Amino acid sequence: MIRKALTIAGSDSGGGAGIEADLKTYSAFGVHGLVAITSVTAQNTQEVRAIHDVDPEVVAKQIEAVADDIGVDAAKTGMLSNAEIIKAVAKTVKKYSFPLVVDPVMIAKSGAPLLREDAMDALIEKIIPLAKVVTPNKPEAEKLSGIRIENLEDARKAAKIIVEELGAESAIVKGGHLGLSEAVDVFYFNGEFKEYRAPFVDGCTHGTGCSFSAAIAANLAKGKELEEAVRIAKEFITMGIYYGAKIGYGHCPVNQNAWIEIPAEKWRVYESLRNAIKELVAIENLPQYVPEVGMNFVYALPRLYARSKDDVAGVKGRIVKFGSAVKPVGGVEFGASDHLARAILTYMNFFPETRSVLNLKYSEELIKKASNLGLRVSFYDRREEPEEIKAQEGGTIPWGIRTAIERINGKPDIIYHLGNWGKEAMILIFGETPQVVLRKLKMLIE
Ligand SMILES: Nc1ncnc2c1ncn2[C@@H]1O[C@H](COP(=O)(O)OP(=O)(O)OP(=O)(O)O)[C@@H](O)[C@H]1O
Ligand SMILES: Cc1ncc(COP(=O)(O)O)c(N)n1
Repeated sequence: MIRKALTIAGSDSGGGAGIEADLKTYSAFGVHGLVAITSVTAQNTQEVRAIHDVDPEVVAKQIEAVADDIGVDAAKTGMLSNAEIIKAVAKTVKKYSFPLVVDPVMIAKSGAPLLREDAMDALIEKIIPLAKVVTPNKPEAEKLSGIRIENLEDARKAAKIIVEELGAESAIVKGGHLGLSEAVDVFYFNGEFKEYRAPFVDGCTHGTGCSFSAAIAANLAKGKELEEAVRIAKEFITMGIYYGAKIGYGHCPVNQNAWIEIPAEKWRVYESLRNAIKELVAIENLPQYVPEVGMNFVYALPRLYARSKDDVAGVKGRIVKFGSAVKPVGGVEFGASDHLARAILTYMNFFPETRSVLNLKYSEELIKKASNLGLRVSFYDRREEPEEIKAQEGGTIPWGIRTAIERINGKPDIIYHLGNWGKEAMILIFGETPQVVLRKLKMLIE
């Protein structure tokens, strides 16, 4: 069985906000998305160039068409544009009993008005009283409540007014515009206040309000209690902002896919690396190439999601010589590698598709063989490391990888360094996937 959630909102041709953001959010939560388009906007990350409102009757018909046949488990409203559309939406949703999340969209992040000035009264009178929850940002909450909001205390007052005076069942005054160090949303429900907090992140915020309210609707559609739906929506939006892709020249859009893509990619990385390690340890003459400090084999998440060592999987405790064989000390884990994680993260800044690397004990013979086989080889010399980088904790490897790539002005299959006092000489083999790294390794040592 699949749950169905409806969005009654405007279309954003840039795919960042509106209907498009809502549908992506519904998909991320495994809910079937239904739409009633209120307005078509010609929009990108910088501006709204045109707005064409849909006939209010056609808006109503869209809602009826899907509600009568498919059924609606929960719905949200976004851009409603004008008073006639607002009245048509209110009249139509009243005929059904699904919970309604109202995102009182008024102005786009780029500054364009998305609700006519003369439609404010209709929004307050007709739509707000139908809401299970209203999700205004600071300026929207100010308009609805009629009070200025400067701090959390004001946000609480506004939320209470929206519920007790305007008739919504609950309200969340969002903290995206409050200028605090945390993004704090104030929730008023059943006569009680609750706060949802997340670190303020430097990311992509076009479509945050749309995606947040859609996430609440999706979770209500799945049968979650309201407070739980809001908690999940908050986690979802924080992730979506943090992992937003920097597209366009204006406000880049939230990445709703992060919610499902990260866990899915983690599983792919984990599976692929585990299989490659099984193959690796079966290579007969491998022990002689294991460095004194041990070997590791790592695989990073796709570039958009690879931000720190915790986004790189490796072998816990490394791979070591064990009698006449080699043995992984622990299992494959994210965050298990430090050195190789830094190496691959730096390499990926140049070549995002190359996500895997393995280290071998240095031998001059292997380097010669690699060149003869047509592999591209580069190196760095720790003695050339600038003093200011030496002073920086963890700076050597990124500097070295950068230096080696710049040296050949291309994409090396292999980067080696000859070591220094207390640092063992090492060969690193890079590839798009662990399987590609294994193939290069086998060419070299078999
Ligand atoms: N930079 C940020 N870091 C973390 N959370 C944020 C950030 N900006 C907004 N949020 C959160 O995102 C959600 C949406 O809030 P926001 O106030 O941005 O909505 P909005 O202004 O209605 O969005 P939109 O402009 O897309 O309509 C809230 O939970 C808010 O706390
Ligand atoms: C169709 C439509 N609906 C809603 C928004 C608000 O989103 P944002 O404030 O992030 O621009 C928008 N820009 N366009």
